[in-house]
Amino acid sequence: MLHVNSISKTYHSKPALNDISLTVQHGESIGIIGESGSGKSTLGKIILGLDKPDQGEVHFRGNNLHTLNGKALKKLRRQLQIVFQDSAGSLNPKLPVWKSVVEPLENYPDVIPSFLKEVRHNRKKMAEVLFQKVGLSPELLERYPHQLSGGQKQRIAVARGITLEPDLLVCDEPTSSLDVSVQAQVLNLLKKLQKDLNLSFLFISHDIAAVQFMCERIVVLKEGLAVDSFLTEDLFSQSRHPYTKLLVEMSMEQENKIEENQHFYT
Ligand SMILES: Nc1ncnc2c1ncn2[C@@H]1O[C@H](COP(=O)(O)OP(=O)(O)OP(=O)(O)O)[C@@H](O)[C@H]1O
Repeated sequence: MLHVNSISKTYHSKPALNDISLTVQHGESIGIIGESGSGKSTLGKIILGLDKPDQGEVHFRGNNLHTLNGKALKKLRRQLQIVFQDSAGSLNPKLPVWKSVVEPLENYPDVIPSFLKEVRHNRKKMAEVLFQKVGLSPELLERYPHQLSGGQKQRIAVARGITLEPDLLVCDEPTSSLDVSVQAQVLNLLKKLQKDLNLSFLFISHDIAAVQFMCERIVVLKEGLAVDSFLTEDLFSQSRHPYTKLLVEMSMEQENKIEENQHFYT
């Protein structure tokens, strides 16, 4: 479904991505890990069509994302959505949250997601269905962003991410700003939605435990290079790249999260 072919990107003569290739199949979750500045978000932005590679191509559902324009690009962009760390912060503070949740539909008046067909004539009912999908009580529909907790706001961001029934959700550090127990709830939610909606994920994170939980395959970026790529079950294999081993060690030392958090994940 998504083919990234040898993309490179340089900012101010400094390479951010160097010859990166990867493939995401329908319904598959790929994790991107690496330290700060390794190029993870740049890769996400290029895949979303928000930035252009200097070299290489991104093909999504058979179309070159960076040569399309106009209606064709808009149609394709609908299938690519994002949930990022500060998504919640970008909610309009002056709108009750239900309006923000259905806002993406304003740009796509012809799109009726399959799970909203029965309520297609009523925007608020659509928001209610979306709230249900992300485990939010309908009592929260009329609230404003500042009246919600961090976890609730991130659920709103996830709801906005699925409103247009995309094929691929790019999650860029979707739980980094949340408490550990709330992080686990949001990860469980994302996993459930992936199954229910047959979503693909490009899951970008510092948090190896989260990536391990969410993804079937992992790509490791280091200074813009993909130094390792493997099935998640092989994360602890001796054949891992030394840098991957270092990231795993650092992650375990810092928070000992991989073991400690297992009980949160259902
Ligand atoms: N718009 C931009 N202009 C200039 N340099 C940029 C831009 N976007 C990214 N960079 C640079 O590209 C490199 C990769 O950044 P990127 O944000 O992709 O890394 P990251 O792995 O996502 O980091 P983090 O985990 O801190 O978000 C960094 O050196 C960054 O400073």
